[in-house]
Amino acid sequence: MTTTGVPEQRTIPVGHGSMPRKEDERFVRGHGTYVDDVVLPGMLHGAVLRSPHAHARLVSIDTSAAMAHPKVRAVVTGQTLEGLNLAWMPTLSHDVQAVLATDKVRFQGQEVAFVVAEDRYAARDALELIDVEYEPLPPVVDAHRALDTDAPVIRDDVEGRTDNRVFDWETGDRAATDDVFTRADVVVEQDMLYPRVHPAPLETCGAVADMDAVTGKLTVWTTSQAPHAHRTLYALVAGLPEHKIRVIAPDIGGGFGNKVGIYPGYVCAVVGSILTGKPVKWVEDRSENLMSTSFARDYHMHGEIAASRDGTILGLRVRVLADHGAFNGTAQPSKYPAGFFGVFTGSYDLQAAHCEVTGVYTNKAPGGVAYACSFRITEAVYLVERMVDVLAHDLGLDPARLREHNLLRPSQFPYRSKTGWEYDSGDYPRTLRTALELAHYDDLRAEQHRRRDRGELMGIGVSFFTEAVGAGPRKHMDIAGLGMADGAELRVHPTGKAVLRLSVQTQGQGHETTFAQIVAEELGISPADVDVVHGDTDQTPYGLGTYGSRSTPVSGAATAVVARRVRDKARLVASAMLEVDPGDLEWEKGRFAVRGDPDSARTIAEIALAAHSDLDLPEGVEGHLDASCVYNPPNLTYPFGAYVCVVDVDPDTGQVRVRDFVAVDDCGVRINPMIVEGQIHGGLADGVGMALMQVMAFDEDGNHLGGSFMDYLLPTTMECPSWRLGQTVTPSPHHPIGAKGVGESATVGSPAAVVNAVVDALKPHGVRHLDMPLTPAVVWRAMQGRPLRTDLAIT
Ligand code: PCD
Ligand SMILES: [Cu+]
Repeated sequence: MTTTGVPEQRTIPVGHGSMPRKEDERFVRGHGTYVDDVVLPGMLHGAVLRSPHAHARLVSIDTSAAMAHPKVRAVVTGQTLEGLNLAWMPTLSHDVQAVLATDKVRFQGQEVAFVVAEDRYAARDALELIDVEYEPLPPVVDAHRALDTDAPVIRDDVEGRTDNRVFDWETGDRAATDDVFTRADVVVEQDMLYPRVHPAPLETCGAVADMDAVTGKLTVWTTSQAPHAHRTLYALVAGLPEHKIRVIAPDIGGGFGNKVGIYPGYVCAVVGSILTGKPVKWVEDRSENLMSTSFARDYHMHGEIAASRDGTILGLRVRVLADHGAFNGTAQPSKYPAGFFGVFTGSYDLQAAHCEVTGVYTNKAPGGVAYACSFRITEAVYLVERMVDVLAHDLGLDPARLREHNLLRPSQFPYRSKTGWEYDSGDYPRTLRTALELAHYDDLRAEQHRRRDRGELMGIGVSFFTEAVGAGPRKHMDIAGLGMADGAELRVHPTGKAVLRLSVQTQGQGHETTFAQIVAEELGISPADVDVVHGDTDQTPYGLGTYGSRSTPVSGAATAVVARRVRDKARLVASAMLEVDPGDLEWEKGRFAVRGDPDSARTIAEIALAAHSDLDLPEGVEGHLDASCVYNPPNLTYPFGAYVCVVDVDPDTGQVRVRDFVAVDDCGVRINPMIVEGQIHGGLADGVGMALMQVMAFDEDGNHLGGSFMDYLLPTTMECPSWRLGQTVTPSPHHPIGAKGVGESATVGSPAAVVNAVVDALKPHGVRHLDMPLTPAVVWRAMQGRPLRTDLAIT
């Protein structure tokens, strides 16, 4: 294990390391409580009427027949909302989004009306009784078309707007990069698309809103990855005081970025409850989730690499057209309209880099959420890892050796990238070596050689990634104006049992276990004795929630800090108990003892009881054993990893089979290695899904072609090999326990490995690049020399 010499850092003891998840006792017995399990007395049910058109003017809406339905209690339209000043809501990216359409509909599936009825079926039936007259307008489906001067203007709600441009953003040094490119022996370029994909969590989005007319308090049970941020936004939108709003995120059936934003349906449920005086439940179905809640990616990229003839990478130049859909609803720190795409220089030591990103509106659902990507790092990693393979292809070099040659060296850390990011720690060559050894890379190349002679298509793909997770230093990072720091509160009860209150929100990652483990490690008590409370704004300290793999880097650090504060306080109490100077006490294995007298040891439980007793407490200790903290991370953490993917392609059908996949991740100190491995397994499956099966495609009219799991495919064990994992451990030097985030790593790193493997397999057919997803049709057409565009049903 590498240690970067931070004295406070220790690893979590193995005994607690891979402990089974505490929350699983409830999940495997079917005792989880999800939003749809919430049932309140007198509760009504809401349903959303959605636009069949991608782009149309709203001429009229007649709700009278729906209102006449015997079970209908209310029908809400954009007009109703205009009266309440709620027709538009702010997005997380300083844009506005229609809650219910008033002037136009701008994507297929957009929310047009909301029915509240006595049961879910009646609400859905009544949707069909609403009569909407639309005047269809030409839709903009292709991101490139959006910039044409004669393209229809989608956002004519914004005064003075005459085009579909959302933003222009650049990073890096243009002049220095151009200079490197003019001097380079070799320049290779490639267009590539990271298609629009969907987080597709098992549980769809929903809310139960309960406005108590007597107390004026609004309670919202909701699928939220960020309960506190949601509450602040509700307060701002509805003009309600924050303490009169309680957001509860109960068990969440997967988030993957899909539950970061606030959707119109949530706001409609709140309005429904205000209008009817009853609790209102709204839960979307699968098609609604796939069509209208946040998509991810949709980056049209052009990459160029400048290199010397021996394969030394000198510079990287990138242009991106980012399709943001009809409203700019991406979730990422305000300063970064293209998320952390600026990390596109990846894991390599180069001289200069520059990138330009232009965001455009199209007639598609809004989103651009960080679906397991820490704000567009997935796109950045995919780009650079494909480009390195294209370079290897053109120079006739081995892609693994080319990476080895260009990787950052351990002595370069902390490393300041050419676009201004400070990578905290890393030993990249060792991680790549470990992966290549595990995969038996040289043997694989020999096997590939033999198979190629027999006409078989076997491919080996390598990828190396660096992620930047744990947003963020609040000075540089905020979402919707809220600084990205998170609170933690820890209280040890008189009997030595503890309760930890967190602002982050687990969606299946196992926080109830891992955060208890951090406290256990710091205080020497059992994780079973630490209860983790989260997901309820009335019960937890403020913070920005869980996404961008920030819980461990930010709240994990907050937890260690708060536990150390409790320990410091315990030292003072113990000094009073033992009548010695605090400096004469030693902390070992969860106890304080007088130096040289182990028999005098007092455990945290004994100290906690004393802190609540009639003991004379020393100066500065008011009694009780608790502490709180707000953690503002000094930097992001930079996990990294090396992946090797082996595929076989059926030459007759184009079907790709992933035969083997080796993943060596370095996320610093692992709190619970078993959970970390589970996170990696999930992310690798995500990567295989995106690389081989998934795209949210549209036809020329803007019809969404992936509205069910029959069309939008999820990977199962059938498509996945038995993952083979390895690890290296390079602690983060600034994190109190040396941990880095890991939740998104495998989703970030794996698509490039799979695509690189398939393109490698198709080398005998002269294929140099192919856009995801590499479905049998795409692969087969490529073998015929007729590439197929995957994001539009236009060939
Ligand atoms: N070093 C280390 C790290 C980590 N860990 C662990 O692992 C986990 C994770 O973590 P992180 O990395 O910190 O992360 P978080 O924050 O917690 O989470 C988040 C993530 O997570 C992941 N994973 C998962 N899983 C599950 N089951 N589910 C879900 O939903 C999910 N999602 C996904 C996503 S997408 Mo975004 O939202 O898109 O941005 S972001 C994300 C947790 O439990 C922890 O504690 C450990 O142990 N160690
Ligand atoms: Cu992400």
